[in-house]
Amino acid sequence: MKRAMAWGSLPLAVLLDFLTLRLALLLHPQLQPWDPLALAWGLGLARWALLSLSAQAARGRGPGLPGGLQEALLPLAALLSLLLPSYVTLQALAQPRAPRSELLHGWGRGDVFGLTYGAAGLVAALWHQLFPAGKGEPGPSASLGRLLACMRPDLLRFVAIAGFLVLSSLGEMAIPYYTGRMTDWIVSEDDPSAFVRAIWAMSLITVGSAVTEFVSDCLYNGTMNRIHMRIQSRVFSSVLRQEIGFFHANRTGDITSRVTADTDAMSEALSEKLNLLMWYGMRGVFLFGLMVRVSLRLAFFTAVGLPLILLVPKLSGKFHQSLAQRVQESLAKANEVAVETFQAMATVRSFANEEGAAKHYGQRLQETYRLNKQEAAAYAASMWTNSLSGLTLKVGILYYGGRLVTAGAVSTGDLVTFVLYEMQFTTAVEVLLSVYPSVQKAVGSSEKIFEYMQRTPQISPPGTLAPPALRGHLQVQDVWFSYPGRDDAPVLKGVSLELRPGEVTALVGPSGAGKTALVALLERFYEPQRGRLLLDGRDLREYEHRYLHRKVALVSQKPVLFARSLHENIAYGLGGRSRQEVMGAARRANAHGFIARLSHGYDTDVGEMGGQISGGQRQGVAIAQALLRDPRVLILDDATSALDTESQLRVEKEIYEGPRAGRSVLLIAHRLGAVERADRILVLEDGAIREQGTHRELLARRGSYWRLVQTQLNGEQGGGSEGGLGAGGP
Ligand SMILES: Nc1ncnc2c1ncn2[C@@H]1O[C@H](COP(=O)(O)OP(=O)(O)OP(=O)(O)O)[C@@H](O)[C@H]1O
Repeated sequence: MKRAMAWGSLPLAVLLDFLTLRLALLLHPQLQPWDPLALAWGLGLARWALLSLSAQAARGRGPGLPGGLQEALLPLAALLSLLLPSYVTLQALAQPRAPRSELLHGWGRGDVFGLTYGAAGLVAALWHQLFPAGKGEPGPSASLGRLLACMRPDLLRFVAIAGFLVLSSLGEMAIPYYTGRMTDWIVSEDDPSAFVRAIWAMSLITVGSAVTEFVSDCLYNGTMNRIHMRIQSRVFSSVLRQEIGFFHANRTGDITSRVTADTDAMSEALSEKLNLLMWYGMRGVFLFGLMVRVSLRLAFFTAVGLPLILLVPKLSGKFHQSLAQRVQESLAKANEVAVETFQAMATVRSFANEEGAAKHYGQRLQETYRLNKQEAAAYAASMWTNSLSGLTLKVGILYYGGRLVTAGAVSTGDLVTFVLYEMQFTTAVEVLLSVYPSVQKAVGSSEKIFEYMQRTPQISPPGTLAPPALRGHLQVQDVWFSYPGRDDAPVLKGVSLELRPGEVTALVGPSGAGKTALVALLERFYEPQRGRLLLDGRDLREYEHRYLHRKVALVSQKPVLFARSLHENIAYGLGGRSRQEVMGAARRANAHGFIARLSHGYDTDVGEMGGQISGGQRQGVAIAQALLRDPRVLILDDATSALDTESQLRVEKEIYEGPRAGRSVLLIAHRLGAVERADRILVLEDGAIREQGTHRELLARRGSYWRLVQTQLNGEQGGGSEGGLGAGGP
């Protein structure tokens, strides 16, 4: 039904269009005072509106029309409507004295009307062949828009490039033009100095054209490099804005390749092919303009013939390509037979079927040979039609041009100039047609890049709150959380707790209880599905991003350092910090000792991911990092597990004595000895707080905490590992 409606709207549009033209023709005598040119444009624009609306209606009715044709409807509407005013304008320019109004009469006739639709039909068929509809993937127009938006800051440079391109393209036209002039001179021999003048002019213009082309190329390449850099850094920044879950859901390699390889490939394809597209596009426009100037009739003849001569080789090329593919498939099948035979050689031998196998393979080869012959013939035919169609157009132009020369409508020199222009024009159109799909592909591949660039993080945007004074009072209220994509497995089930300024709150519990998940929420890596996280009574989401992470510092289980100096690592994200400040933080984290012993001290490069220092040293550096921020809330997620006993004690001293300055501390530890002195100990089990109290209270209760302590004591006695329990034991 939809298909019928889509097809039905087209003849209706054609009929309406015809009636509009007839009406305009009828009304023409009444519209005499109007300038025929203005009338032609008025009529053209009205037709355009009418046909575009019908085209939109046909497009909107679903899969009625073949994809390529559907895409071509709007440009076709423009072509049909604006051809008449453009033609009249061009003719008015070429023959200023000719009566313009007559031109309009001709276009109202049924046969001319039929001719325009015939030509448009041909263009539609060509379009359908050259630009078949994409198979379900989104069209590149959206990406093109986004790409152009990225190019906008360089608009002025593009204007300059276009200016140089115009100059250089115009210069290129000099050779055919002066060749024509010289031909005229050779034919008439009336002005000897004209020949020399033509050579001089031609040489100077050609050199000028080469210079402008060079400048334009330099400017273009520089601009494209800037755009590449801009896109790459925007993708990188956009990736950095994403929520942590994004980095878990996507492989690091995939993310990196979008930022680097994909943008590189797109920029390369774009800068190379877009250049050709602009260059040959500009040339094509000028060449056609000059062709029109030399002879309007010959230019019209070329415009009608060109789609034909391009369509034939395209069709024959397609046939050749399909045969080439069949040859490949047939070869693959023959290979399969060979591989199968060699793999089952023992079976072939035991059945004494060597001859049968050879025959089978031979049959396959015969098939390949037959297809090969067909492919060779198709290739020759494709080459033949290629050159023949080009030749046909040239012969046609020469024949028609010859008649125009005989009739005195054009000079011999003009015909030579025209043929030279036409040859360049055909090349330009061929290059444009071959390059356009690559540009489309590059634009299409930018889709993936823009997908990252415009991805909205799945976490609420940070707020703007940044109070000058912060107490560091953190409240977790009835928080429920499950990791993205694991909705059925909540990791935190109604957790409530409070971190008070000046107090150390310890969180203990078995592996997988949800301790790190809670930390991730406090750091805003994720957001809870239910419940609230408040800092000084305000939701964490309200705080400004940098402010929050300076005030709430985390030392994670496995700190990762960057491949730079120890000084830069400790001051990471804080901008320039003096050596004294960095050293002070390192001393408090008990990391100064090992750093001072290194030959380059604080300037030592720690290697990729901090791999050139030990795990314990990394933890020391990470604690120094956090202390340098002088946070109001300090979270240590099993952050001292790899430290030696002396360092652990020093860090514990800092933790328990530091809060006197009013800091809230959340201490997560597996080594329960580290939490004995905490003001409050919370036991988290299976995503819920089971117990809370001081070390003594919890031991006296003989519940989960007591069991954890017992398990650790037994483990130590059995395994003899380090531990700090006992001092406060029952
Ligand atoms: N990125 C993730 N995606 C999905 N599930 C996760 C993810 N990280 C952890 N989990 C799961 O969430 C649960 C809680 O893990 P969490 O790391 O919070 O435990 P934990 O108490 O910190 O353990 P540990 O003491 O060993 O560090 C575990 O069952 C774990 O398998």
